[in-house]
Amino acid sequence: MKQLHVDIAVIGAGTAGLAAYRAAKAAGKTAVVIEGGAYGTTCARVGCMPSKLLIAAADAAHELRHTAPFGVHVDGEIRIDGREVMDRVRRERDRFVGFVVRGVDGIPAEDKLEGYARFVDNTLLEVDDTRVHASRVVIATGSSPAIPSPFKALGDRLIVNDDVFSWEALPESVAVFGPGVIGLELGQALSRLGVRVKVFGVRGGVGPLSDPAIRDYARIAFQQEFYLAPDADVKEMRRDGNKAVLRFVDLNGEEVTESFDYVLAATGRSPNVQNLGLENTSLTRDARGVPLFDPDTLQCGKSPIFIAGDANNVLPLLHEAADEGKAAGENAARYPKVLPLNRRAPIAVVFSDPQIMMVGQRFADLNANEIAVGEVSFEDQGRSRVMLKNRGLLHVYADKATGRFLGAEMIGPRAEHIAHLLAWSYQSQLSIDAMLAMPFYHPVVEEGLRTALRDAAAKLAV
Ligand SMILES: Cc1cc2nc3c(=O)[nH]c(=O)nc-3n(C[C@H](O)[C@H](O)[C@H](O)COP(=O)(O)OP(=O)(O)OC[C@H]3O[C@@H](n4cnc5c(N)ncnc54)[C@H](O)[C@@H]3O)c2cc1C
Ligand SMILES: NC(=O)c1ccc[n+]([C@@H]2O[C@H](COP(=O)([O-])OP(=O)(O)OC[C@H]3O[C@@H](n4cnc5c(N)ncnc54)[C@H](O)[C@@H]3O)[C@@H](O)[C@H]2O)c1
Repeated sequence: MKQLHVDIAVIGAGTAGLAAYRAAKAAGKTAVVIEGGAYGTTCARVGCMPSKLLIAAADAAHELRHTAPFGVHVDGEIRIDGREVMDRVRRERDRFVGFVVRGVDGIPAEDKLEGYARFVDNTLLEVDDTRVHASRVVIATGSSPAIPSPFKALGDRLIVNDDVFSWEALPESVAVFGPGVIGLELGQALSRLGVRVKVFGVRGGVGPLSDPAIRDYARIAFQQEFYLAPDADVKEMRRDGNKAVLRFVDLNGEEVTESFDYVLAATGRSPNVQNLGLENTSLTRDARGVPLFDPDTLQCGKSPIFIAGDANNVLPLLHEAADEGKAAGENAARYPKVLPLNRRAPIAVVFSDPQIMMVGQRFADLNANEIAVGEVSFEDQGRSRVMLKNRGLLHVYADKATGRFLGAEMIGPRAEHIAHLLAWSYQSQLSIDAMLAMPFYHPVVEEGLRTALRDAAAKLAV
């Protein structure tokens, strides 16, 4: 066996792993980054970027179909060429992947190892015929779709997000399981591109929303556009020839049988920790097999092992993976002394239409007796109405004791931008009054945010 000796071994060359490797090198340590799959990161290859490309095509089609209320008519057929749609998605996706791969090409060959790593003990890894002796290790192995076992009977009719982005053309029909972030984004996009889509969930969830009023609004808004059963009763799922056949109770309470080209499992993701040989380490693991770790330092117990990005299953988002990877690399470099990372304000955006956003503390995690909830409906909001984007509801949560802004949940227009204003306010620990002292131009969607803040201020005053 070949033997390799380094200060720091990073497992996974995704967003978190590459950030960890770079931080380790910047701290003057020797390091190797080990990658078992394709270079290019989940975000660029099968995540953030191709999903937004598909959504952009879908939104273009949707806008074209909805010009008539402005007196602008598209006469004649609106034609969606599935091959061209998927060609652009894959071409642009490959461009983004190319940037990442070029970055990896710039890493010296002796710092890269291809193959799947397994722990032999805390500081010894095996990668095919190489033994890596590292005094510290960063686990940055990402996550994979979690597929409920009954789905597996569908064989190649069962797909996950990765498969969608390798399509050369659009299918006729897809049943999406899981109205979470991925299911809503991809389900709505496919529906807008003319694919027959039905979305099935469990326990009533819609996206990541925890505020019942916002969630109900979202459910109704999406149901006006495509079939969405957040608490579906699916009796049977089987494969018949080249179709997936579902027997389910529909939204009218009738049992129906319907065939689809594919079933897309968007039922959540699991951290990639199963085949890492973690049983050979001293680490204690939770029920999902994730090592217990300190979310501030990313250190697993007192060991020289750190865990960052989707692999630790805390905040599976791109910017968090980048931040955590850097912090894990820095802490691995300075081990045994470790420092807490500066976490940014929590922010999440779903690129559905209307968009969904959540900032700060979730409604479900707040004590209803201790908060004032400011509300605005976007139905009569000036700019939103001008643009015919006037669907949406925003709740802002304020601390009754201090007047501080604590969090927000929203479905509505320009939510990705309002999310940033609110996340920056949260991180700056602003009060509702301080936020109201900021400028608001006219006429803009942000005036809707001001209405919600004023509502919160009035409720704080009583
Ligand atoms: C469809 C979809 C859309 C998304 N959209 C967004 C979005 O809009 N905004 C957002 O913020 N986030 C989004 N995300 C989430 C975001 O993509 C992830 O949070 C982020 O990519 C995680 O980065 P990571 O470095 O932890 O994992 P990854 O980039 O997955 O890297 C992990 C790497 O480890 C490798 N690996 C695994 N096991 C081993 C092993 N044993 N040995 C060696 N290598 C190994 C893998 O091959 C992989 O390359 C989306 C995700 C999906 C699936
Ligand atoms: N815009 C973004 O930032 C973005 C986009 C996509 C993904 N992501 C990240 O990826 C993560 C994973 O996304 P996801 O959508 O896979 O997970 P998720 O946890 O958001 O949603 C999973 C959904 O599947 C449902 N579900 C579970 N089992 C089911 C079953 N048997 N039948 C039907 N429904 C079932 C759950 O109730 C939930 O609604 C997200 O949490 C997010 O962090 C982010």
